[in-house]
Amino acid sequence: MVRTAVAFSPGHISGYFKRVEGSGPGSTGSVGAGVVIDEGVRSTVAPAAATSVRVVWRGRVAAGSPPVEYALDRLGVAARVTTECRLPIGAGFGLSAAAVLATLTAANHLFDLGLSADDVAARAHEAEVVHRTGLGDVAASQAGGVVCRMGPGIHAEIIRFYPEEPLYAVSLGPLPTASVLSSPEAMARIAAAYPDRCPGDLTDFCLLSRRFAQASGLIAPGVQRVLAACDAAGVPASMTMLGNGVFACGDAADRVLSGFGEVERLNVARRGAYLIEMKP
Ligand SMILES: Nc1ncnc2c1ncn2[C@@H]1O[C@H](COP(=O)(O)OP(=O)(O)OP(=O)(O)O)[C@@H](O)[C@H]1O
Ligand SMILES: CC(C)(CO)[C@@H](O)C(=O)[O-]
Repeated sequence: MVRTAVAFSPGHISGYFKRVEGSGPGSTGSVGAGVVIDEGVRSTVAPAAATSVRVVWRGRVAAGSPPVEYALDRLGVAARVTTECRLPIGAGFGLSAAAVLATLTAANHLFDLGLSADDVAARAHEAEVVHRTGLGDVAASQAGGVVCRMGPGIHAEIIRFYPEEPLYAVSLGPLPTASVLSSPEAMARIAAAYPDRCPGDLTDFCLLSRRFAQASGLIAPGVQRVLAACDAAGVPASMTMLGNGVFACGDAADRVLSGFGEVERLNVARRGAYLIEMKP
């Protein structure tokens, strides 16, 4: 039997953020607030002569993942990787970061690399920044909670709290993160819209995120329609950054969002990436 390691990383919904440019990938990232969610990516890793990645989403298979391949290359290992997720990719659930974190967590055990959790996160963060697939998702998903990141990168001061209430989300389709992160105009509008404080609770997170989304000019017409329905029902809601989707909190959120697609009920994650098992 081939030796394999399986690990999981939670995803992350970013509510508001501002890019911070550093001298290299380690000090480049974002400040902002988001929610680490109990759904994410499970990665199964086995040694191989050359690296290959299969991305499985609800039974559909796609090949290749540049950030995951890059992170394994930089470690000097080659592996056959299968990532599996239930949430849609590119919809603002931070799944690229979760895929890299889960894969590196598994590879660390599989190849006995002796990396600390910090080393794993630092390498995952570098892969995300280099590929423009995320700025703050790895920093968030290295542990759980509603997070407020006060600096860029994985060593920044991060405030976390752990509400019991769920968050609801609906996805209207993908929005490639790199297309927004590569636009200087979008980055300038985002910086001007940034609310310079941390959320006090989950409702406050939704309200601050909404103010940011509106002022940033990032909201697509489809997302605006869902937000208008949430407003009419008094449901605090905003856009999943960076995806074509909406998250909302409160008891009526599920009912309002169900008019627009399949509603995901997401709990706040209690922890970051972890090894599930080694076989044999
Ligand atoms: N589940 C996954 N497994 C492996 N690679 C992934 C996965 N999700 C995303 N990626 C990689 O990240 C790249 C960019 O994804 P993108 O940033 O659009 O998705 P995302 O991380 O789900 O979305 P977001 O960052 O908006 O939350 C994809 O082309 C793919 O290479
Ligand atoms: C840039 C981003 C919104 C992409 O998901 C996220 O990484 C963040 O909050 O920095």
